[in-house]
Amino acid sequence: MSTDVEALNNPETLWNAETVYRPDLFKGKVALVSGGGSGIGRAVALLFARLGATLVICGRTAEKLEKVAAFVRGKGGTVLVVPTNVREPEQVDALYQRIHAEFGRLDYVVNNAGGQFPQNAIDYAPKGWAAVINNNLNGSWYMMQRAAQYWRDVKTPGSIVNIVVVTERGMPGVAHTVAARAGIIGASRTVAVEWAPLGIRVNCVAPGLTATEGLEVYPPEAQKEFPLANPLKRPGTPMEIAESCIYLSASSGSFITGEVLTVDGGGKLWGELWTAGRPEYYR
Ligand SMILES: CCCCC/C=C/C(=O)SCCNC(=O)CCNC(=O)[C@H](O)C(C)(C)COP(=O)(O)OP(=O)(O)OC[C@H]1O[C@@H](n2cnc3c(N)ncnc32)[C@H](O)[C@@H]1OP(=O)(O)O
Ligand SMILES: NC(=O)C1=CN([C@@H]2O[C@H](COP(=O)(O)OP(=O)(O)OC[C@H]3O[C@@H](n4cnc5c(N)ncnc54)[C@H](OP(=O)(O)O)[C@@H]3O)[C@@H](O)[C@H]2O)C=CC1
Repeated sequence: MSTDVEALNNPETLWNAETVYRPDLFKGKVALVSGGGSGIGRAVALLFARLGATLVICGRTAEKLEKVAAFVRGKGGTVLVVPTNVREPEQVDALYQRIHAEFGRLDYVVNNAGGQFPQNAIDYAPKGWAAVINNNLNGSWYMMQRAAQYWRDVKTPGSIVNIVVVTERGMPGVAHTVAARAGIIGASRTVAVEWAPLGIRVNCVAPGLTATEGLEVYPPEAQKEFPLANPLKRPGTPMEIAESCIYLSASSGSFITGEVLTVDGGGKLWGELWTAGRPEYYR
């Protein structure tokens, strides 16, 4: 792929990138972004901070989070780093308690932490299937359920955006993650109704192929064909995904709940994504 992944993920570039949103959009608000230390999560976190939000970022690796936090603090922003494994409900609970202790409020959650490995489904080991389900279905669920409990208890409204994948046509090589994310989409549609009386909106963003360092886990033969993923013949940028998360979180999304916003350059309509390489049969 000829796309300059490093440049598109550079914090300074992201901070200065053009945005349609006004600088003080989130003044006085608190936003939590999981997986905020890299890729899409970092782009979302930086955009929230740029637009005036107090930022909370979590993920498993403290160093990555601290780097993002140092950058935002250097720009005058306020950031809380809480290293958290979203697969561990006790850690998720501690995260929300910490946010309440520090700021006494929370307004937005972007539930972005996740990942998988490419392999033909027929070869998945039970441990591999379980790891991906645990990360992307259970972990995402713990994060969204705990957010809802928080807002119910403090009696304030809130918005959740779950980052998923495009599930409509499946995705060869990552059946485990498609299964997990379809579960989150189904749960989101369901709780969008259950939690509406609490003033909680729940939506999903489904990015298509997006230029982040996370793509390095895909084999070179798969990467070579990435431009065939959609009619625009390019990967999306982390900034494009970040702006869609802001759209759903801010008042622009106030009448939207239970929805999946697909941001994939039309990949749902045309394109192929063989994440573990194209099998001979389909050549
Ligand atoms: C191409 C476009 C696709 C569009 C859709 C999505 C794109 C993206 O999401 S981009 C990138 C996002 N980031 C990542 O995916 C991060 C990288 N992935 C991971 O960190 C892992 O996949 C993880 C989620 C499985 C990590 O969980 P963890 O519990 O740490 O897993 P372990 O490394 O301990 O492995 C557990 C178990 O899983 C099996 N396994 C892991 N890696 C592979 C592999 N490369 N191939 C086959 N099987 C794998 C294996 O069974 C492991 O057990 P052991 O063999 O005992 O280690
Ligand atoms: N890039 C793409 O083409 C697409 C990406 N996505 C999804 O978007 C999200 C972000 O991916 P992307 O930015 O590309 O890749 P990254 O690998 O850069 O981002 C994944 C982030 O999630 C964090 N994370 C993973 N597992 C856990 C966990 N158990 N607990 C807490 N944090 C965790 C990682 O941090 P750490 O390892 O330190 O915990 C990392 O910061 C993922 O859910 C991904 O599957 C969806 C469609 C397409």
